[in-house]
Amino acid sequence: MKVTVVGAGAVGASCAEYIAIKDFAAEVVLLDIKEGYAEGKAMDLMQTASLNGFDTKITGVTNDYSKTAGSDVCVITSGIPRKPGMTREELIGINAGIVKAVSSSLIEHSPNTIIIVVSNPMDTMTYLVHKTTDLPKNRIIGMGGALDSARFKYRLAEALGAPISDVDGMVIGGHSDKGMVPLIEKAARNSVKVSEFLSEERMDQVVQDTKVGGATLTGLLGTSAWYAPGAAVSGMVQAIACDTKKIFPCSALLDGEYGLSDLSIGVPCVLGANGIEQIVNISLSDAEKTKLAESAEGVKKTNGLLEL
Ligand SMILES: NC(=O)c1ccc[n+]([C@@H]2O[C@H](COP(=O)([O-])OP(=O)(O)OC[C@H]3O[C@@H](n4cnc5c(N)ncnc54)[C@H](O)[C@@H]3O)[C@@H](O)[C@H]2O)c1
Ligand SMILES: O=C(O)C[C@H](O)C(=O)O
Repeated sequence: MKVTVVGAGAVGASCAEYIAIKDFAAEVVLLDIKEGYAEGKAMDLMQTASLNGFDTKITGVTNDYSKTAGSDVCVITSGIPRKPGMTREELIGINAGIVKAVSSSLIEHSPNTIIIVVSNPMDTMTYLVHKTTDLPKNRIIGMGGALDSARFKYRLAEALGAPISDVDGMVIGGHSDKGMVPLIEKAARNSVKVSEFLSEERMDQVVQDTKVGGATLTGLLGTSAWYAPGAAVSGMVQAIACDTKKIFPCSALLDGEYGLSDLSIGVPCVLGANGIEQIVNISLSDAEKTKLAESAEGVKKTNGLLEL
């Protein structure tokens, strides 16, 4: 398994590190436009190999796509992150051009690859890759829900005073401060609905804290987060590499599923060797359906800003 990660910045390097530590890929190529940057990150990471006990070979290249040839999975993290007070949507002007050019260069050298889009605004960047390349729709996947669900579980565990391993929950919808739909009615502690333990008010707080998870970290860090995003991507790459058929909420191109079409938005997906192998149609309550429809409207509005 060969994986390329474009963008050797905070998220790209974290992603490469987690993939290497999990030791399921033969090779990770880090590519960045900044001269020597990916080479430096790759060398630093390789010097952790004997300490962390992995055999994955990480190499770094400056904008040389020939070195990415034959990649099974390509992750796009290139682009600018937001600063405190900004929304992800405000990044579209710069990131759309970067994501379009990068995806085209990747496919030129790895025509059968699976692309995971991370750059923000992620659902719209994923839609852009669908619209501007010929890759089949199961091979273009946006990462957002895996991260948002991990943040949801963190907040649920905090509210419940429970270990995170005892908690289950999923976030669907757009990867935006307003558009996320944490499925609180379905969230559970060891198969018991969390409503058995938490007041309505506390559950509302968990939902709100989850939705602004990225903004909260951006406020604290001065730029957006990288550890949990990198770990979330590495989990998705592992599911593809090892053909695990695990369910992750992913930004997938919809064609009627959930009553939605012509957009990419977060829904539960089975991930395996062929990328998105199934979009899982879970039953939603009327309130959940309304929130997902509102979220889709927001994503479509941002998609409307693309020059296609
Ligand atoms: N989807 C998510 O859940 C999620 C999570 C975290 C971050 N993000 C997004 O990921 C992106 C990267 O965030 P970051 O914190 O790693 O930023 P960063 O600034 O640390 O890294 C971005 C890297 O991209 C490189 N780059 C820019 N243009 C390039 C090009 N044309 N080709 C190759 N490399 C290029 C830059 O040189 C830089 O090293 C941002 O858009 C951020 O909003 C998304
Ligand atoms: O919050 C951001 O801008 C980055 C990312 O989408 C995140 O959720 O951490």
